[in-house]
Amino acid sequence: MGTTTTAKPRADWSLAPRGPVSATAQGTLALAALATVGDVTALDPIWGGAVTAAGLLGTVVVGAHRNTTPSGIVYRMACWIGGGGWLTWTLATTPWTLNTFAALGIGALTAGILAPLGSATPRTNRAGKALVLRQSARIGAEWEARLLRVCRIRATVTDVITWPTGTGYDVLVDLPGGGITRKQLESFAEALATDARLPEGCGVEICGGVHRGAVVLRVSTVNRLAQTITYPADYSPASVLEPICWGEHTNADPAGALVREESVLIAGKRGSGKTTLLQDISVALGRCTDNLVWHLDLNGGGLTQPWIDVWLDGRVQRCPIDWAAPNLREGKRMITAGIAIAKHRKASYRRLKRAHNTNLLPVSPDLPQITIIVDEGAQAVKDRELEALLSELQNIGRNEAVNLIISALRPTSDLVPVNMRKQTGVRIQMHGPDEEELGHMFGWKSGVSMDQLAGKGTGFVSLDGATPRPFRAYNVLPAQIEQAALVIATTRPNLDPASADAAGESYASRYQRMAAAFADLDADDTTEEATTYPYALDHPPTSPPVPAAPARRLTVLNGGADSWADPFTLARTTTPPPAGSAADWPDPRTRLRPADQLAPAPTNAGAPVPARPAAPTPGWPLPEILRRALHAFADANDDRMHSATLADALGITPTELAALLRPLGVTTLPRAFIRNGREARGYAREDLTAAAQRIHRGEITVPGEIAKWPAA
Ligand SMILES: Nc1ncnc2c1ncn2[C@@H]1O[C@H](COP(=O)(O)OP(=O)(O)OP(=O)(O)O)[C@@H](O)[C@H]1O
Repeated sequence: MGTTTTAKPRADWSLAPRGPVSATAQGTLALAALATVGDVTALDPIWGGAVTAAGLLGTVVVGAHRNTTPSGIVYRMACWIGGGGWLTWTLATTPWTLNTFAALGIGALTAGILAPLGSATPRTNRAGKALVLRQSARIGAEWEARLLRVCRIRATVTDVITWPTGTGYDVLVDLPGGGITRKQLESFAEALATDARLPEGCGVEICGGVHRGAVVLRVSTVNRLAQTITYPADYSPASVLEPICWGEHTNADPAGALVREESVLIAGKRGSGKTTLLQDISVALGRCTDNLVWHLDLNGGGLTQPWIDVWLDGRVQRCPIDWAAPNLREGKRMITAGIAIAKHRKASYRRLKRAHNTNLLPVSPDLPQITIIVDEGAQAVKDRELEALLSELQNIGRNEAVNLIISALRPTSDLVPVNMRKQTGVRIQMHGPDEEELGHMFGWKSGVSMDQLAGKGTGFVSLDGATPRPFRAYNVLPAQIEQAALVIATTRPNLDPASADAAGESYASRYQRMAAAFADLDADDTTEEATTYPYALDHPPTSPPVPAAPARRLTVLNGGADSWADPFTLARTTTPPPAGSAADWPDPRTRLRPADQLAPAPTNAGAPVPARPAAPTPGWPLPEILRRALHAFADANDDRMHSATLADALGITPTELAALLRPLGVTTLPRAFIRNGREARGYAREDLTAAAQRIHRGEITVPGEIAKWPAA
């Protein structure tokens, strides 16, 4: 049987006063005892004066140290003067008269009644809830007055917290009762910032507090948004089940959102930083080992190019971006596949959801989320069919983890369908000159203003209808994307086989089309067409496993135009260059003598070229495509040629030309140039010459398909 012990309340014998009554009684008794002892020992009255003076001095010093209120200090000084005066009087005369003790009693009674004035604690706010330090109290009082002046709201500031960055502070406010809501305060944010004379670019954010009646005013005093922040070079694995981060808020909080279920809409005028933000998001999502990034960029694939180059150049085995669509036809394929996957997952993973006791598809590296990032969504929704597909995907893809992130020039219904905006939980408006864009995006009483932002790369983000918060997106440059791409190519997951099956042939053959399309985006925008690349699927074109019998065939895929000619057939019809021309490089089937291999190669195809060797020698033959291309340069008597012009000269398309030259390390120049009044991208003769030299030196192994081109 157990015993229970009950703790008895212990008597408190200490002499510490427990309240104003006991403190007054104790003080009065002590004074009477002192007067009695002084009278018996005939103490000099001067000691009474000395004790009074010491008490007064101590009151002032300790009061200042403890931040005692002025009324507290005056009360204590009055007690010392009254008590000390009485003691001095009794020492000079005698305490043993009725009047003397009556005076002591009246003094004690007065002191007891006025005791609350003597509180040693600093002044509390009106609600008496929070302790505010002197500096904070001043700021708090200012904001209480400001809220009354600007918003006609008699609110109580309960605390002021300075940000660790020193760039602002939070004002914690309790709203008064009587129907005042946080929303009402939001519309005054701009007016409050103006009244507070905040520096340019700084503002007041109205955020929720610990309960519905509590509000946090985030006041920035330094324009941190004006400082460029580069993407932190951290590409370590992450999860889509946690918020992704794309920048910083004014108080240096990470700016980001959870995108497992919510789709994202980003609007901003040209050059406001949308693509940079999408790149931030691509890095952040690419790092997630339970997420696959797909790009849909109808603006020429600029979003994807810095990611895909490392794969096209053969520096990684897997493409960091699982699927990229640079044209309408491919975009439709992609979104159709996304819908098929979402529908399939809905039906097929019921048991998995039951096993995890969740309604939401449990994503993992084996069953990754697919996030489709759409740059220039307005272009996508211009096409009715693609618009319908995107809307359907947005409607059905949430649970099944096929999500959309869309950018557009404006958040208006002409560019983003109303339903699409309404279904979007994470809304971002980038900086721009037009205040009304904020109204279109966040509603007309959001209380935010473009003045709070600091130009390109800054914007407002609203999560699930919350008050928009300003942020600065990380700046990410191509070199850093390349670094990220190299890592992400190795860490990103593969699509689960069931989803890949559901997506069908479009998904299976995407790499072929991507390689062809991105190898030369300047190709005569055959955006509606699709060709298969003559290499194995999962390998970049520069490091293909060379098949024994290369597939020299361009397959017309479903829906593609059937007018695509086989480049090899086309090439056969090309007239060979006239013998002895300036560009008459060694025939690929002839062999060089060792001495010839060491001979300096021509630096310019227009310059005299080495004589054709007299006899076949072991060495590295120059591929026909390179030989003919150099010949075309010589014919044109130019150092640079547009892709289309060069391809025309060779009787093939620019895409085919790019596919043939890229494995030899020859790509188009990064910048467009003007020829015959037209600006386009193209090739430099010196790049072809350098490739020829590298082949001669044995530094490049010419893939079988390229070496045999254009043979049947
Ligand atoms: N976060 C940022 N930090 C610093 N500079 C930025 C940032 N974002 C964008 N910029 C600057 O703004 C320029 C335009 O950015 P970006 O191409 O991302 O804009 P955009 O809205 O996509 O433009 P467009 O619609 O014309 O493609 C960039 O070249 C860069 O100089």
